[in-house]
Amino acid sequence: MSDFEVRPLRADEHRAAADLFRGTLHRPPITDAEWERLNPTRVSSSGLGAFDPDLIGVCRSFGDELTVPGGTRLPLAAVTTVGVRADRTRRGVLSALMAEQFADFARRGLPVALLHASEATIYGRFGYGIATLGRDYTIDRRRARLRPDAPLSGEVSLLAFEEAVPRWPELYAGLDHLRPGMLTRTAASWAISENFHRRFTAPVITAVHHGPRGADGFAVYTVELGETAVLHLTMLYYATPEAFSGLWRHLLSVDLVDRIRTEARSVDEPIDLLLTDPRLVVTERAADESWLRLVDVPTALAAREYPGDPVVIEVTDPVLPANSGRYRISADGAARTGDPAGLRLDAGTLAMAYLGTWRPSTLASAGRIEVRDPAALAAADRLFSTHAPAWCGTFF
Ligand SMILES: CC(=O)SCCNC(=O)CCNC(=O)[C@H](O)C(C)(C)COP(=O)(O)OP(=O)(O)OC[C@H]1O[C@@H](n2cnc3c(N)ncnc32)[C@H](O)[C@@H]1OP(=O)(O)O
Repeated sequence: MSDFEVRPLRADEHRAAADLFRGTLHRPPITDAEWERLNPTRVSSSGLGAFDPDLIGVCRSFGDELTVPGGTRLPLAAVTTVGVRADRTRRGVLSALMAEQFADFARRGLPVALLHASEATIYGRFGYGIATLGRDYTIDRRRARLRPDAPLSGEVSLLAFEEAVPRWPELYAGLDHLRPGMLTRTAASWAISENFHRRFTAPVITAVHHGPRGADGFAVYTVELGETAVLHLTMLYYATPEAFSGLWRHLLSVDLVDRIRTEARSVDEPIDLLLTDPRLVVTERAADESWLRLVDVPTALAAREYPGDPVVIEVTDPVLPANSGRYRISADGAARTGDPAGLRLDAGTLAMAYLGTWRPSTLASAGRIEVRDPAALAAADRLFSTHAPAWCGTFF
């Protein structure tokens, strides 16, 4: 269907685009105060609209950096605000927006794009793959006790919301512990966090842990009172085991709270191991946290580290055909090659392996990788392995 046009949003169209997006999520229009914080004149972001001639679809992105295995930070397009008006869905509007957005990323030299998907069935067809996993869990606070051997030192102090918001970026940047999948975080991502937290009516508290070298972790939470009083832990970052258990010691000590609830935490977060009764940590959901698109496969492949023996893979990418081809991957890096490939996979599957979240052998066992040489599969498992499970930890 071609009776619509896709083009960059003009400055005066961004707010209507934000409202259209909110409508697609069945949420009310953006408020003046929220818009003031997200306005592209304040935080750098770009957007595309589909017009027929009314605005019927939108996708936006802002710049950030993605930490890849080995510690390199790759320029990233953080994709957000994707929606098509309900009376114009399923006629190719999103497909046209995605195609134009990839072309825009290529022009701007952004090798990777990341998003959080509202539904897991939307983005695979565009070459995105599940790149990090997250776990939602609750804890019965009244019964939970820290084990006596939990690593504890340092102090926790509390900041009120207005005092804390301007300090979040510096607290995060000071941690210097980014694992694969984490973002550097720019003004746009902090503005989104601020807007999210301003929706709570109860006070939003930031607890900062201070270790021997200063602030080394922080937690953000709010308590919803009711028949069951729930402490919603909305952000938690830490650089040391002492900061992690120190912040949890604080969270478990907050009075008048029955349950603590948190979402999209890293799957290896050792909260269960900190408690005398690990069963008090109840996993409510463990699922995709973020989706990654390798827009420029050669650049993305060359950016990460690879522990292990060489392998040649063949990548297929019908959406961005320039990525298709064979790549030799080794401890020395990754580059195109004419050598025969031991494994064949599509770009979305490569994105699933890229941050180490999925072992190539797991992907192969699900039919996602064609194995031409079993030795190459074992070698790829080693090459794509990482020291810690990838985790994004930033919602946008
Ligand atoms: C990063 C974020 O912002 S995530 C938020 C995403 N937005 C939303 O969830 C808001 C509500 N949903 C929407 O606005 C729309 O349904 C969208 C944006 C998800 C899809 O827009 P559409 O214009 O309908 O997509 P389009 O017509 O290009 O569909 C392309 C293909 O994807 C399929 N598809 C699209 N959306 C979905 C979906 N939600 N579930 C399953 N399949 C889908 C279509 O069936 C079509 O398949 P086909 O090529 O085999 O025919």
